[in-house]
Order: sequence, then structure tokens, then C-alpha cells
Amino acid sequence: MAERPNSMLSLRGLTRRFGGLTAVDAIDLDLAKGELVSIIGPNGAGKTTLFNLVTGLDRPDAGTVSFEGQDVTGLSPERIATEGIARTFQLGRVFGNLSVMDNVLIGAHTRLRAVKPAVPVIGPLLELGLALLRPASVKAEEERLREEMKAILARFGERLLSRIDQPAYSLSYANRRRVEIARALALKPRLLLLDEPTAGMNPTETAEMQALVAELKAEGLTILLIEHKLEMVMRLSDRVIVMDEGKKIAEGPGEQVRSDPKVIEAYLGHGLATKQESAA
Ligand SMILES: Nc1ncnc2c1ncn2[C@@H]1O[C@H](COP(=O)(O)OP(=O)(O)OP(=O)(O)O)[C@@H](O)[C@H]1O
Repeated sequence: MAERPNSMLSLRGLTRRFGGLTAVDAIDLDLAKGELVSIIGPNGAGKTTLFNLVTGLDRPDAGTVSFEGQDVTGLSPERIATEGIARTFQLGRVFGNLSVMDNVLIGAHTRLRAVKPAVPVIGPLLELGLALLRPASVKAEEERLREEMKAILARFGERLLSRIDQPAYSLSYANRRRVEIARALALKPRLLLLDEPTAGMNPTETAEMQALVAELKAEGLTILLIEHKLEMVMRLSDRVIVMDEGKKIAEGPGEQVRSDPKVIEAYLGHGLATKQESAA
């Protein structure tokens, strides 16, 4: 299958096997700039493994990942991040002992490393020299970065701003998930992968998260979303992809895939109707 000309992310034949199990089975996917595509499917369908393959956390046994026309298959997570792809994790990952601000600054530093001169030995020395010689400008740069991070944290109202110096471990679960998203945004990604951003959230928190994702989409960010809450998927997605046992079994507008007999069968077959309903 040829790559679509306006495709930002293109997966071709992406495959990952664990022993006898094919967790991701020859997946083709195209994501255009500004699109929001959701991936749904029963537990164990291969959604998170697919995210791991795109973000360099795991390597495919076959197939390719290309981003903005460049082959990024098998690159390290750091390289993928500096290319402009950020992600969040299903169970949320923050540095518990770091403050909210420092957690978010990590995202910004990953981005800034990407624009530093690519001279491996001279680079850091030069950097140190400049830091010693021009402390005022370095301080100003640090201050500018902090202001930028505050603007990102302000997307969550006072929820994170009022806790900016608190260690992440002291935050509620929902706030830790928000910090993770803020850190991903600090990377200024062109593609954002969200793995169940509302998992474990109550209806109010879920509605807030949905509004944030809608806002990011309206700003033109390209988003790949794994989500079990079907109502949210239906509201936000330009297109929905359904996976089951590693394979893509359906793709199209939300309403179309929701009524697809193959999709209903996959969910019922895995006894997941209850999880879906309670989550929706
Ligand atoms: N590192 C691994 N080693 C062995 N098997 C794995 C590994 N990672 C995932 N799997 C298996 O691959 C399959 C797909 O898992 P994956 O987590 O990608 O599914 P998922 O669709 O994200 O499910 P969920 O909705 O529960 O998060 C599962 O059967 C899982 O047990």
C-alpha cells in the first residue's frame, strides 16, 4: 500500500510478535496533519504495543513507521521525541520526587536538546562556557522557559498552577495524569499520542480532559488517541480504527464502525461490553 501524499504518520505492515502471539499484525495506518484518529478495541488488542512501536519504546519485527516523510522505524524514544512525537502512558508516568514544574521542564529540555549544535564533544563544553560567561542571559532563558511552562500548566486552570512546586507524588491521580500531558505538550510536538488519558477519571475529570483534547485538536495538533470511553471517541474523532487480536478489523467514521457487526462481535467475544458501558 503506497503512502498517502498528505500523510503525517504512515505505518505500513507494522508487526510485533511476542513468542507465538502476534500483538500487532501487519497494521497499515495513515494520519493526516490536524487529524484526530482514535484506536479502540478490546483489552489485549495491541493498541499500546502499536504506540510503543511508533514511539521507539519497542521495535517492530516487520514493517515501517514514517513521520513527515522520514523513516523513523526503530529509532530510540529520545530521537522520536525530538522529531516531534510526544506520548503519554496508559498508567501515567511522572517523576514522583520532582516538582510539577520540573516534570514539565523535562519535556522542554528534550525539545531544546534537539536544536542544540550537533557537535558531540565541543557542544557541551561550549554550553558550559557560555553558561559561566553569560549567567544573566542563561537566567533570562530559564525564566522565559518557566513562563512558557506556566502557560502550558494554565491549560488545566488552577489544578496544577497552584501546585507548581509540589512533588508529583503528592498529587491526586488525575493531576499526575495532567502533569504527564503538560510534559508532552512542553515538547511542542507535532504529533501527540494519548494512551487512555481518562482512565480512572470521574465524569467531571473526563469531561475536562475531553475539552482539553478538543482544544488541542482545534489548535491544529495531530492526535492519535487510545480510549475506551466510546462517547468521547465519537465526539472527538475524525476517524476511528478498531483493532482486535493485533489486526485492524474496521476503520471509518465513528458511527459507522460502532454499528459494524465485526466490531460488535469483537467486543462481545471478549466480554468487554460491560467495561465499555460502564466507561462510557
Ligand atoms: N512485552 C510483552 N511481552 C509479551 N507479551 C506482551 C508484551 N506486551 C504486550 N504483550 C501482549 O500483547 C498483546 C497486546 O497487548 P497491548 O497491551 O498492546 O493491548 P491493548 O490493546 O493496549 O490492551 P488494553 O486495552 O488492555 O491496554 C496482549 O496479549 C499482551 O499480553
